[in-house]
Amino acid sequence: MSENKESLPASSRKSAVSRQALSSLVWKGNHLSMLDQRLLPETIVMLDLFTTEEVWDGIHAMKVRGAPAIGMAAAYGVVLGTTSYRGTDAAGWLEHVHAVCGHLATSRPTAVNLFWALDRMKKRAGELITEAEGGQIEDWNAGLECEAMAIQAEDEEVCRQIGIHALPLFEDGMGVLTHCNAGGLATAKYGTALAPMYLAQENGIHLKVFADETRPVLQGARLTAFELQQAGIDITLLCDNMAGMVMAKGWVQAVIVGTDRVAANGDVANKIGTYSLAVLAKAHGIPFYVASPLSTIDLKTATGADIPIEERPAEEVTESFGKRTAPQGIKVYNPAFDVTPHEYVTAIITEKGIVQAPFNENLTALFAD
Ligand SMILES: CSC[C@@H](O)[C@@H](O)C(=O)COP(=O)(O)O
Repeated sequence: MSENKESLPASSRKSAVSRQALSSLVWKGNHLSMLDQRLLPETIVMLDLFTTEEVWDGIHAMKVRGAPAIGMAAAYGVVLGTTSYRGTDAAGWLEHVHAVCGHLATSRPTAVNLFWALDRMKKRAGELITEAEGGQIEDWNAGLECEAMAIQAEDEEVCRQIGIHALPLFEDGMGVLTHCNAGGLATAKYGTALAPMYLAQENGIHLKVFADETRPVLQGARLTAFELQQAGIDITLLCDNMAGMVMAKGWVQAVIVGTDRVAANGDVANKIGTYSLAVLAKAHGIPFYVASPLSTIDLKTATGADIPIEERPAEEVTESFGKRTAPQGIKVYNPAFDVTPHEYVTAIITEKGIVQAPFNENLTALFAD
């Protein structure tokens, strides 16, 4: 792995990246260039990853994060893994692809896009060897490379469609609150929850966006505040515990968040703190929207109770501000996600349109076409 570092002093950094959307993942033909999101907004580092193991670590350590971006990274991780296959027969190659996918699937548990992308790569691998019987390993590898690139290209269009469908929900001057980062950094472009904000800007609609800082990893402060500020969108940063007061003041007319997995009944797993926001939104009569591509909807998972919730190291809570902020030896509970029951969800905004209750029926219908 090598680093391509653009570490700039705070004063000059802005001009270097000004209004330029950063890409989290850039495929370079023989390696994956991955933006190290842990270092934002202070430092811009692109990591050059040449192996599946490096991609696994990139996902696990949250160098890349956000459900769609995790899926895209994993797909490229499969492509990098194919180059290490030394055999010549199709069955061995397919077995190798499945093993690589199996390994990448252990990198993080909650975002279903990871498993969705790996399933898609396995399916394509199977198709490639049947389509091109007697073909060469290089052709099948190239076929998987095309599939990974297609996943990334499609994600950009999917996010744009989410933004287009969401746009009628937002009016000029509205206050919109979001949590974590479901923006361009978490996807190929536009984001899911942030897509309406970019589309609103394109259409001359002015939204006042509030971003929760999102303890403990601070995706809201480090990433959402950064990318919306760079885009010239009106953005105000809040500590997570300020959301209730801001709602009570009447400054928020809609909450919109992304998601890591939507269960068949409409329960939504997203960054820890989302559930509290949904309850607050209901108490203040504010609509609570979830922006979700179809790749994040998991009909095989019946309810939110069945979604695996990742627990992360205690140090994220006790040392996340660069110094220790809690006593040594303290017990810590650090779930990375929570589940918002579907009763709190006003609507789920997908690339195919807006879905409302009854979610079981209406989400299933989305996949029927
Ligand atoms: C479009 S991204 C939606 C979600 O993935 C996002 O809100 C989120 O919870 C990300 O969690 P993270 O732990 O940063 O990967």
